[in-house]
Amino acid sequence: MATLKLEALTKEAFAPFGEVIEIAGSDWFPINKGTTQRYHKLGLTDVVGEDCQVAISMARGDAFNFPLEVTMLERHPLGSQAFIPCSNAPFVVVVAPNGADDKPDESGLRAFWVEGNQGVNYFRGTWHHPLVTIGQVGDFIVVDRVGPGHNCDEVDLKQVYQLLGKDA
Ligand SMILES: NC(=O)N[C@@H](O)C(=O)O
Ligand code: NI
Repeated sequence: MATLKLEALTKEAFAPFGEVIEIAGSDWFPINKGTTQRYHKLGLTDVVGEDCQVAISMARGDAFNFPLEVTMLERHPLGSQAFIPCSNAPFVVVVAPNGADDKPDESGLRAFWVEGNQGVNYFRGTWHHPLVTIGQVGDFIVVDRVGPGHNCDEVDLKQVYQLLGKDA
């Protein structure tokens, strides 16, 4: 069984897979007569296909604990997908580039520890693991595509990958 090391989530490290939605380190400008800081366009939605829309939903993720096993990834070919914590729960993100066989390139698997004040916006078609909230039930705002068409490819990985802990 292979082990994946958890990386800290940064805009730069996550850039091939999506955008990081966070206030820390992000540019802002004042609005509302200076009473509000607007952190503008931290991510962009990307949806394709007939009759589709971008929807704002919420998700309540079960509490998971280490060690974790990663056995599959999914992707949404028709739309981006954002998870933004609204109960300060940390979570784990696992992503992979697409391979020549149009499946996850497991040699490029990356795992990230995501703080409860960070969100992610997966680019359309990015291979990622479903939501894994750590240590507590977590509520998230989800921004993704709704509409007709097949928008979730799931693939079992060639082997099981273990996540041992935040600093393991
Ligand atoms: N299906 C859904 O809303 N969530 C998954 O796509 C996921 O990435 O957790
Ligand atoms: Ni998803």
